[in-house]
Amino acid sequence: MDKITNNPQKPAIVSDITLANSRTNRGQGRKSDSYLNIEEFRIVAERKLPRMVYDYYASGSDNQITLGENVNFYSRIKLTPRCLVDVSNINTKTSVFGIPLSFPVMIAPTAMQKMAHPNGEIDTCLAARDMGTLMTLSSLATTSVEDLGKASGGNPGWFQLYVFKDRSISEKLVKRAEMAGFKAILLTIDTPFLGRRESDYRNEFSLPTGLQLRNFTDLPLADIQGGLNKYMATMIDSSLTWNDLAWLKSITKLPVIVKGVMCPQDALLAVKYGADGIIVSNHGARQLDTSPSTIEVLPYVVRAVGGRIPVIVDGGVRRGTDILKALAYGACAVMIGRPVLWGLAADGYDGVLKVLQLLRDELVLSMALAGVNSISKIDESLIWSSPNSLPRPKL
Ligand SMILES: Cc1cc2nc3c(=O)[nH]c(=O)nc-3n(C[C@H](O)[C@H](O)[C@H](O)COP(=O)(O)O)c2cc1C
Ligand SMILES: CCCCC(=O)C(=O)O
Repeated sequence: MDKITNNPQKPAIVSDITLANSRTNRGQGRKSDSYLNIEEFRIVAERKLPRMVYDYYASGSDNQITLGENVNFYSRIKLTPRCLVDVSNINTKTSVFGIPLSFPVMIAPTAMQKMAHPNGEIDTCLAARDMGTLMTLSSLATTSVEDLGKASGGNPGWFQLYVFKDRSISEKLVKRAEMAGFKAILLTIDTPFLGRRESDYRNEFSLPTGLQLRNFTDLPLADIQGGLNKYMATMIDSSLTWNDLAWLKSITKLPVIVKGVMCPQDALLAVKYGADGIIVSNHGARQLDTSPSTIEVLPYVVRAVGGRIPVIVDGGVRRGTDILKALAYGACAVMIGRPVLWGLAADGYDGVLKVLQLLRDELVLSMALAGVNSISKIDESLIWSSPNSLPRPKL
């Protein structure tokens, strides 16, 4: 249970302006405790990271219309404050696929985290675990499934799968992930080809010296030659169809969750072809530009799925109120991508921990102000514009 108290420790005041005025303070030495929100982490990450790395992490595809929408659409959804409910104790505990979570925020797979911090995926995984949640390791990580398995004491979280043209590579990866203790496979279905992020072309993105995609150290796949788009076009199987879900399910006992559903039609196909869960995701607005924001799509997917399998959403979650909105629309949890990279870049393990703490604390406060004291009490009536909140509600 989280008690809401006034924070007795006055946080250090470090505004964007102080940061901007300080040429020497690039975030180094700043204690994670002093960050007030995710945006402050982003600002510090932008200062600390080499341009090529920051741009790769931050970018969306093409005109980045969807990138803005993922965040902005949340701000257009209104929440209903409810009063005189006992909110002296707020319980954010929940579970997803039988896995207990201290609050409904998990970490989405993001590739190549050692570009943000030397400890990369290991710090992310340990911070997630210490906050009572979990992270998803990307197939294209700079830490191998085995190393993360060891570092986490055999409980590394979930594993994200890309299906390679050489199917045996993916098959082996799934087996290795099972052996290392991963608890679910997230099949990314929105990337037959990589979206075009112009800054990666401008910066001629390549993996910094000394880093490799550690799941493939014995294969040419370990290095990115000729840019990200060429790499993905050469390696990824763009002929994958819904029928291949049966193949994946036949080679693993782990739940298979499809990541990248963006319409009710695909949600129905996911159910039909046996997916164990759905992630409503537009890949952080890095694939089809001008596709809708994910929070816009979520209620349609939830309605189509009708409770048959869990629905998770990612993209643009930056505030506790965003989490509340996603849950009100029927998601069982949200995932975050970039906020974790900003935390990692700013302060490694401590930074990721603080990012998660900030979101948890914001969620607790917004639940209290919306008059809900447990996750199971969150429903669509919290959304101001929903048909359930008619101007003259029945009591
Ligand atoms: C730098 C970066 C790398 C990513 N790498 C992967 C990946 O390897 N596999 C994958 O399925 N999704 C990947 N994604 C998408 C994320 O899993 C997630 O859908 C997205 O980041 C959520 O949006 P947010 O960053 O606004 O929270 C990546 C996203 C970013 C920003
Ligand atoms: C070659 C890395 C691609 C990882 C990815 O999914 C992304 O950047 O969005």
